[in-house]
Amino acid sequence: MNAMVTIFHNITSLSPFWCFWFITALLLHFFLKKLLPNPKSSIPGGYALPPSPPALPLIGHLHLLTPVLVTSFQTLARRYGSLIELRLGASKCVVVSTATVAKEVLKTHEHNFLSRPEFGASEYFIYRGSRFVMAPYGPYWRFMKKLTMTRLLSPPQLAIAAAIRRDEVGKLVERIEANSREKKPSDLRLEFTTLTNNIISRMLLSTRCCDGIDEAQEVQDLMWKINRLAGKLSLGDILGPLKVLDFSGNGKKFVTTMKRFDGLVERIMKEHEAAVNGGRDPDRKLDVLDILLECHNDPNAEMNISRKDIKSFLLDLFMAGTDTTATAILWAMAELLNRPKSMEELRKEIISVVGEKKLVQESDLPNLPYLRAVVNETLRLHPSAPLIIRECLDDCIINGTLVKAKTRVLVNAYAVMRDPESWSEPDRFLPERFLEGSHENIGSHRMEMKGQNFRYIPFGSGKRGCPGSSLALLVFPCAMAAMVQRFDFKVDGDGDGDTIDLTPGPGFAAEMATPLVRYANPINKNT
Ligand code: HEM
Repeated sequence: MNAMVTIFHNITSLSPFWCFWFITALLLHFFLKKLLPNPKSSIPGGYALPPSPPALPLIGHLHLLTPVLVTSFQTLARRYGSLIELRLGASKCVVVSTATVAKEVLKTHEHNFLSRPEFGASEYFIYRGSRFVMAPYGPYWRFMKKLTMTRLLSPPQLAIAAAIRRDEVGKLVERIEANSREKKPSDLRLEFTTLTNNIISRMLLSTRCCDGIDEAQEVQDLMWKINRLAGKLSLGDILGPLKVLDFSGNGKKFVTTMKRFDGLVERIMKEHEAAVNGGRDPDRKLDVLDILLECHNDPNAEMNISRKDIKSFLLDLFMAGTDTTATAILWAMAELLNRPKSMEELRKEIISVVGEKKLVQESDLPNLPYLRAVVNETLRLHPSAPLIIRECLDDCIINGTLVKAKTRVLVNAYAVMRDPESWSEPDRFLPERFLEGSHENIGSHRMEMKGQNFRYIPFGSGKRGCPGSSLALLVFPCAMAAMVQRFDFKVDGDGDGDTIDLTPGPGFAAEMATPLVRYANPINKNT
């Protein structure tokens, strides 16, 4: 019961009035569902549904969950199986928790799981119908994915933006040095989010956004709000279709914030268009918005993308790319601070390969195996998007059981990547397991990074896999290397450090529950 109270508390802080409506609405939904006929299955009878823990009327399995969804799902999977069906209030889903079943969903039957369901904040998206991340598998999604992979986030486009990333990592170091000079602690979550926001703002919207400090700051503030509100609305998903009633008021706040984002991006789009009409500076490299506007104006383009599509897509990239990468750097620092030996090993490698003065460059990464191993191990233990959300198109047999059309599927990457059947000492941070020659390196780590070995899926897998993984795998190691090379982080100015609480926080993202605020003592001041 305690767990249930905590969940309800975390979902929204409801007044008694809204509590009454919440319960009434849930009851209504429950009875309406009972009255509606079930659609016919295309699979011959005889297959059981996935196993499910005993449920309570109305709330289903909510009472079995704690606010940290990924660990709750993991615990239930250990008891009831690698594919289980859960009902969370009005919302039903199946949860996948092992590599074998993840492979069935993400590879063997991939074509049947290429769409995502309407989920969380979808109801409130002012760009509804244009969303790429949540788009059903179809011509719009295919066109945008191809454009993303071949142009927007392609290797040449990433190479063009290398100077931006180098500059922003340098600025991160400067900000932390400034805090240190002023004897102030650094809030590492804030610093890493500023880093990723600035990088993505500049890559997507170019100097315009960063020329006007106010615009850059505004984008960052809006993204902060949008990401937090989207998280809260995702938890409100247990209300099913009734969430449109917006008990908490978060939906309204979300729409207002999105409209401010829309206004800001519209302004930046007009600046881009004016620059093109006035004759573009031939030395200026195209940013992502320039490429999208080119497509918008191209009468021969394979598909016509609207202004709304462009703004929606930019918002998707901000939402999918900023917090995820910042969170990964934060977890890595927390793990390293708890394991001074790994920190020392990494520092030694960086200094021996790039020296003490120069920061690690992207071109150095192939020569830094331990750094890459720390990155891989962090993403294994703390995937930034731990619940991969898909929808089943047609009735399908998975793990010998019937998964019905329209079922929401959550692949719990957190549980998959901590499964003792696939990993030795799965809960320990052991970067060495990713080094060549380690007993766990079965010669397939390269495949793993491409999402083709289903015990390691931090970026999902297949056609619907993360298109930003190459970008994340440049920003994450370089920023972390800069921190390790330049600073000693302490809980206070003189202390020897402390143990950091690595408990994951509530919600779908399972971010670090406790803030990571530390005093940074510069190791080498010659920048
Ligand atoms: C450490 C950082 C990141 C992690 C762990 C991560 C993880 C993921 C995961 C697990 C998915 C779902 C994949 C699936 O369904 O198979 C995803 C999708 C996506 N990610 Fe990332 N991501 C990261 C960074 C980024 C960045 C930097 C960008 C772009 C700027 C980005 C853009 C996207 C987009 C657009 C999708 C939706 C793709 C689709 O639906 O086709 N991500 N990401």
